[in-house]
Amino acid sequence: MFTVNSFMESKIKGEKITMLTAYDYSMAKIVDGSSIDSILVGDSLGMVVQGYESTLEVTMEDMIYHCRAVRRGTKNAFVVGDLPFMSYHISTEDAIRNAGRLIQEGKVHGVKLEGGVEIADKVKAIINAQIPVMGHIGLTPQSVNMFGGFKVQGNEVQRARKVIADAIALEKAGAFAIVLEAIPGKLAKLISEKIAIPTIGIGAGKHCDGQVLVLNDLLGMYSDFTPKFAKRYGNLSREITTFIGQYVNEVKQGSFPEEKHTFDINEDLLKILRDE
Ligand SMILES: Nc1nc(=O)c2c([nH]1)NC[C@@H]1CN(c3ccc(C(=O)N[C@@H](CCC(=O)O)C(=O)O)cc3)CN21
Ligand SMILES: CC(C)C(=O)C(=O)O
Ligand SMILES: [Mg+2]
Repeated sequence: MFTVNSFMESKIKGEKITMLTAYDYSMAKIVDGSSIDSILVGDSLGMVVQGYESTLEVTMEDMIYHCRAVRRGTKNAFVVGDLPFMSYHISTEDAIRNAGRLIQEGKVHGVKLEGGVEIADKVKAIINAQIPVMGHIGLTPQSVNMFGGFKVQGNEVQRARKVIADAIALEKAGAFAIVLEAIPGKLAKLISEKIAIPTIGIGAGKHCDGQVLVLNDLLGMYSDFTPKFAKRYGNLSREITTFIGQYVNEVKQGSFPEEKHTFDINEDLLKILRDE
């Protein structure tokens, strides 16, 4: 079992932390069975599962639904659930209540919030409620309208200083790890050396203490856009299309289903039915 303590232990040992998203039971079971350290039920499900253009529409109810499904398929991985847009922005009370809902109803082991300096108080309050918090800074997708798109962060000196200040604020607040998304690799290296808690990179280079990726991107099962950092290890969309094509052909030709896919009936019973 990978626990909240394993994050820091991995950093100390110099062992890279592996994390992938999953949004449902079947995929979570495969990911969990593949010796992944941690599973993220990301609000990226708004784009990948629900088909929205951003993560902003995702609700607490959506997150709870997917977190519960993922947890049923997980035995070993540490499961983190994203707090969705507007679930922690209004007040600290809201932040604690919604983090608590993800734990209690979504059954996850920890929660992730986007932001640094400006949400450090909320992070502290959630941790005081005994809920482990993962930070997320750099390209925070819930800020897409402020950034003017999904843009790499930290290329100007003020932005880079802000990302460093955010990392330090989250470490001070007690976060157990921080996702660094879409920042220059050398900035991520600097931050990873500066703070004691592990950094989990996505589009932040190889010097982070761990890596996270959207599962559908890795599998080649999402094609609306492909961020530069999303390595495709295969093309599952193409394979699925091939399988479905075979199914369609076989049904049309009558070669599926075969005898072995069909249930038998007792011959005496059949005779009775025929004679009626
Ligand atoms: N499938 C999927 N993968 C992700 O990594 C992901 C999501 N969805 N949804 C939530 C956010 C959105 N993310 C994104 C989306 C687009 C880019 C992108 O197109 N980036 C450009 C650079 C743009 C610029 O800096 O101007 C790139 O080429 O990578 C990056 C991250 C990352 N997250
Ligand atoms: C991209 C990762 C870090 C995320 O927040 C998500 O999948 O929602
Ligand atoms: Mg997210």
